[in-house]
Amino acid sequence: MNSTAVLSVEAMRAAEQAAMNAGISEWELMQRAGQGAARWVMRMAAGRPVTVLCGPGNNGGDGYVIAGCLHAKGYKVRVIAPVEPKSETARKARAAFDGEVMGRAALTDPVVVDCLFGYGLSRNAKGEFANLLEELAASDCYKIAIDVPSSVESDSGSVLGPLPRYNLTLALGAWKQAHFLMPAMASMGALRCVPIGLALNDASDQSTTAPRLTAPAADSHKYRRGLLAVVAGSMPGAPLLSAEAAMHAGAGYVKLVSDHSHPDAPADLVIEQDLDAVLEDERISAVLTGPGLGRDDEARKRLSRVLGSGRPCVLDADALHLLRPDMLKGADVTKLCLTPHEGELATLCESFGVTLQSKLDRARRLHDVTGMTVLAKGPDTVLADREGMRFFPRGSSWLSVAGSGDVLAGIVASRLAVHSDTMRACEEAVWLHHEAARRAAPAFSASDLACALIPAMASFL
Ligand SMILES: NC(=O)C1=CN([C@@H]2O[C@H](COP(=O)(O)OP(=O)(O)OC[C@H]3O[C@@H](n4cnc5c(N)ncnc54)[C@H](O)[C@@H]3O)[C@@H](O)[C@H]2O)[C@@H](O)CC1
Ligand SMILES: [K+]
Repeated sequence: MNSTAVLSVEAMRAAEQAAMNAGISEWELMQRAGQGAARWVMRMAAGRPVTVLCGPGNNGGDGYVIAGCLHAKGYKVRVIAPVEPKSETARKARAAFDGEVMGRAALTDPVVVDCLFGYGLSRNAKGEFANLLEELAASDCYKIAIDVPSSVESDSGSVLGPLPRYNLTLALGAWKQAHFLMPAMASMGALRCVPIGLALNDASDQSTTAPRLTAPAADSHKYRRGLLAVVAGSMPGAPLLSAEAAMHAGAGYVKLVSDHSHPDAPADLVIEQDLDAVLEDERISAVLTGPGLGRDDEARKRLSRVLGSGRPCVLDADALHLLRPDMLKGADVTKLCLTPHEGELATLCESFGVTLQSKLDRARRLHDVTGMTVLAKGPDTVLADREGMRFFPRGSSWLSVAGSGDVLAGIVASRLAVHSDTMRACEEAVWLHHEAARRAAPAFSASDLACALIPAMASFL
């Protein structure tokens, strides 16, 4: 079975070294990778001629193994290699391939397999490598990237050269971080992982799989299912949207704490004004604040009261701009969940002294320095928590709509009200958000998205 482990380059090299220490040679690992990838290539090529682009490292070595497998099966296959292989194992793979190898040729075959660089890409692809990648980008052939697309930096997902749009990307041995990060992720097409027998059980960073939700217990009542308070502020629309989403994501009872009149609120949403009275209710199992909270003194006071309540909390939007380290004194940070988008993540990093650049590093460090669960949302949402990083498959690009984040915060809070586990709540929420988008697509509004949560919930029961 495929592992869900997601490895940095350093962790990948360590896993491969551990396999070699256990007696599996690099040559054997390359055979497993190349043969496994070749099975996918043949499935996609279905008899059509194939060109394999081979680079100087072991990714190129994989390419020679793939070409050899295709050759042995009677495929018309040729290798284009702008340089001779440099690593010993790749040289051995090159020597073992007895088909056609060219330094340069036009990309005329209907299927092209890109093995120029894997996780060893260390600088911008230039010269003949860049020319080949540009030509590949312009071609309408079926494109398969081996391990990672050759201009993609494996740890950050940043792009160091011309980036074709691939139909299929075959991760070798384990997922790399770039498989879940933008901008790289958008170019990879379908993603599959080819196992090569690495021991990955200790990996802390994982890709997530669809959650299993459960129906309320047979003897449940509304409080036992979870009572959520959504604490509004100066603007009425956003917290109402969060509350409506929360009503469809599992909590038994959602209260909106707001001074606004909310004429459009559904009849079954309870609206109260007295924040202190609501927070004193022993039955409150989670609180959400931030959407529409505002950023003035009154908003800061409301946030402090929410944090002082000691309840599991989701902080989003304005709350993330107001949050300061001193507000967390005495708080049980393991009950707190932050749901920043890129801009809010930058603000939080400033407030908490995190100076790293990439979204992944920032989210990880923000969790490490604060202890809070950090769900850094966006087209490449990542979750940082006590057990490590969690990654998600690509969601619908139609989620880029106003109010989408308010809906997500409402879902996280609803799930938190159900079971009080911040990390699990975030994982479930991202999947529910994606599934609601899939069901509401294409051009939905945020309130359509909140409604589509009802059938989305059914997908995970
Ligand atoms: N190490 C192992 O045990 C295994 C490795 N495998 C393959 O090996 C790959 C990693 O191999 P390598 O570490 O050799 O790395 P790569 O094959 O990704 O490439 C590294 C080589 O390219 C050069 N290079 C990097 N960036 C360049 C640029 N922009 N322009 C020109 N040259 C550049 C480097 O100097 C080095 O010679 C994986 O992605 C995977 O495909 C698989 O065969 C499975 C087993
Ligand atoms: K590649």
